Amino acid sequence: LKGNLPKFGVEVEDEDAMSLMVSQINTWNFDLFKFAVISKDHPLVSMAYVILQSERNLLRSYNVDPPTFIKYMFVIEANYHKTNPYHNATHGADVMQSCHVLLGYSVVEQVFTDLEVFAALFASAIHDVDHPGLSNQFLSNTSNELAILYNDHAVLENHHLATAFKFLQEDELNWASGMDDKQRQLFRKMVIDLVLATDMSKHLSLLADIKTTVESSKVAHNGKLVLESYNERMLVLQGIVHSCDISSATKALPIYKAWTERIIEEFYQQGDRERDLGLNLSPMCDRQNPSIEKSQVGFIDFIVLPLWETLGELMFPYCQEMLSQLNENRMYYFSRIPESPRCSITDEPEERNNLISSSEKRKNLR
Ligand SMILES: COc1ccc(C2=NN(C3CCN(c4nc(N)nc5ccccc45)CC3)C(=O)[C@@H]3CC=CC[C@H]23)cc1OC
Ligand SMILES: [Mg+2]
Ligand SMILES: [Zn+2]
Repeated sequence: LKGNLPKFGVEVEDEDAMSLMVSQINTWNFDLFKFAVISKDHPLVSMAYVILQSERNLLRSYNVDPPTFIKYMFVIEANYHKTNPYHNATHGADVMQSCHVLLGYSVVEQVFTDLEVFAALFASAIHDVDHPGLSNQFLSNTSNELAILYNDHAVLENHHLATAFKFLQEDELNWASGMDDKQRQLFRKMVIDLVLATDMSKHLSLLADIKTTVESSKVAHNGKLVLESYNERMLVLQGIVHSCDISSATKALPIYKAWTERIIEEFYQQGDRERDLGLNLSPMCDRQNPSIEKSQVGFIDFIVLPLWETLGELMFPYCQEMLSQLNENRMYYFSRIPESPRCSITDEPEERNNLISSSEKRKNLR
């Protein structure tokens, strides 16, 4: 099945522009939005082929037939919802490319086996496939069939995994047939552990476990991380994939702002449905009471910064550029948090009185 594959896995208009972008594939501020355009809206297929085949030669290492792998990735990409503002194939490609950069740092290079690296990159690529643009909470609150199927536990993450592995069962898509059984079993186990760790409800326990590992982890004299058990290695890989999944705020400001606009629009679309259904609106989902700047500062302070600080300790001296960009981006949104209260007078009488009382207060202070 050795059809001559296009150089980047997909046919592109402008090979030179594509080659120039691919030469930046190991940089943290890679512009995925531009890449999506140049790859003719196949960012995930081309990203997966360039990283796994051209950059890391992992397909050959595991006897993966490239044309079969490409056909599989086209199906995965087609099962990311193009209509999702945020959880679409460009996000999948973004997490995969970010993971590729972190796994390229010498402090972790040669620490993980090829199979572990392959599992982390593949998990990144498929980790949100068939995402409906709605949260686990919403699916449970509305008794969605997925929430019934997965008993309200990691509903989306279980669905992404089942979707990706179900396609692997189809003969003409089964690129893993060249792996031996032991490798295939271990690969599957690792991908499951990695995607389940992208469930935000696991964030605090994952962060606590990584902190424990950072304290105990010895860095050998050659500056490489020393990780003893499978669990320790998986923990660090889970931390890397999860960090890449919430890495937007560590990217160059224009890229970060673009991702923020997308996630907020996706949250607002969920909020519109919650409003129509008479449900309480989830945090950050009310387009009639926007709180974009505050939400970003809160997300950075409570979630993104603690995780990236810990990763920065583990991978020191790497990840420092991410931390400084994160602080710069925090200041951008912090400095734009609007004065409260907002001009829109609320329709709640008591709140209205509060507003008036607070403005009375302000007057008395003058
Ligand atoms: C670019 O900007 C974002 C990108 C992704 C997400 C994502 N957000 N989340 C959750 C995160 C925690 N949230 C908070 N809830 C509550 N009650 N309070 C909070 C207070 C302060 C901060 C967050 C929360 C709920 C949503 C996901 O679950 C997505 C799916 C998987 C990974 C991250 C995604 C958010 C972004 O900006 C806010
Ligand atoms: Mg997800
Ligand atoms: Zn994701």
